[in-house]
This record gives sequence, C-alpha cells and structure tokens, in this order.
Amino acid sequence: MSSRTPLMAGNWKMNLNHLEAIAHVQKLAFALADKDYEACEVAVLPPFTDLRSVQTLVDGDKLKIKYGAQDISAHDSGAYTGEISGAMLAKLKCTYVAIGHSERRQYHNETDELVNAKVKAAYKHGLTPILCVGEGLDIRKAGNQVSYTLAQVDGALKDVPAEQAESIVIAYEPVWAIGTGEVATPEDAQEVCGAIRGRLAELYSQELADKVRIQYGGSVKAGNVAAIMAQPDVDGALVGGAALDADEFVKIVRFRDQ
Ligand SMILES: O=C(CO)COP(=O)(O)O
Repeated sequence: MSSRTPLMAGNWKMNLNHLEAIAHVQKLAFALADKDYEACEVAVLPPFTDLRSVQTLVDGDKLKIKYGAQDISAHDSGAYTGEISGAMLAKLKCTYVAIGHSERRQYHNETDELVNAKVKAAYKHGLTPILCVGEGLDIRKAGNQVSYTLAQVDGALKDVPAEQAESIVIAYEPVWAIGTGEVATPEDAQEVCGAIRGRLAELYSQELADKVRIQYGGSVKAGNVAAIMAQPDVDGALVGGAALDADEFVKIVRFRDQ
C-alpha cells in the first residue's frame, strides 16, 4: 500500500431499492467512525433510483460517506430514452461514476469508444470516473491480461488531458474473478495494477501516475482484502457482493484490522 488514500467503494449493482438503501447507509454511518474516514475514503454506488434518497440522507446527517452512480450517458440531454446524464448526477451531488464495468461491456456491448465518451462526459460535469478494466478468462489463460487491460486504459483515456486524468480512479476487475468467489492472488492484482500505473506514466507523467488510485475488484471480502491491499500498486477495492452486507463492508473498510 502507498501514501495514496485508499478508496473502498461498494458497487451495489442492481440490488437494494431506495428504502433498503437508506437503511443500509444508516447502518454504515452508525458503524463507521471518524478514524475510519481518516484512514480511507468510503463510497457507495447505488442504483440510479436510490441516489436521491442517499443524497438526502448524506446531506441531512452530514455523513462523510461519498456516493456515485454505476453508469452515465455519453450525451448531455435529449432524446435518449432510459439514459441518465452527467448533469443529472452532478445535481444529485454524486462524487463518482463507474464507467465501463465489465457487466456493461458484456451485456450492453459497451466499446472502448463509448467508454471514452462516457469518461469525457463525467469530467464535463465534474464527476470523478471509476474506470473499470480487466480481462476475461480466455485472455488470462493465454497470458495476455496485461496487454488486454492496458489497451482498455488507452481507449478510455484517448484525448483526456492530464488535468482531468490525474483525478481518475481505475478499477482492475478481472472478469473471471467477479461474483465467482475466485479471487485473483495478490500477485495477480499487483501485476496488472502495476502495469496500469506504468502506462499512466507513459501516457502522462510519473507524477500523475503516482497520484492515481488503482483499485482491485473481484470477490473481495473481509478475509482477503488485507493481502490485496498490501500490494504497492493497489489503492482500494471495488466491492460487489460483499458490499451488500453492511457489517462485511465495514470490515473491508477496516482492512488494516483484518
Ligand atoms: O464487479 C465487482 C465490483 O464492481 C466485483 O463484484 P464481486 O465483489 O461480487 O465479485
């Protein structure tokens, strides 16, 4: 682990309605203390329909927990049925937006080009992208995980200037480790996260690369988070299933105690 403040983010995916979201965030807020927020940034990424409720709670109770969306439209407004714009997310005071999650790439055919447009839309509206990258099992078996993932990074950051890219969060999520219970070894995570940092140094500068937080995601739990966080280029976790259990997520935030 490094001097970068770790970011522990819960990607709820399509789980928890707005009432369940309020109960869940209240539980997190009750459990987390000032020292937890000093050691770690904590964020949740609820479904769109929960965001207004989460905002009201966070604003009303002055909670230190951050929140964001799981996707963003590449467009600003107009006839795009079903889409949610960056302006709408900014109005809800979202800090983060996940972009290019493997489930969106897989089930919604999101290309690197679209991911790049969404990254630009996020910055246009003052949101911080959590750019998700990572290889599938076939690519891993062929030993091509680094080149594949770096090509995703290149595609997502095409024509994104350094003043914007320096705030990006990149989540390395090997697809074969998502929701499968199959965790990448800490060395697997370090290999690709280290390569991502190297690529940021090539694309921009070492100084910028040293600032960017790179998360690991894929079957992260309280029991495995400490070993992953011990890697020098891993600065946090993007947590799916385990983030739906408030007690477990609090333990992940307290990874230093595990
Ligand atoms: O996709 C993920 C987070 O974005 C990881 O999901 P799991 O933690 O359920 O494997």
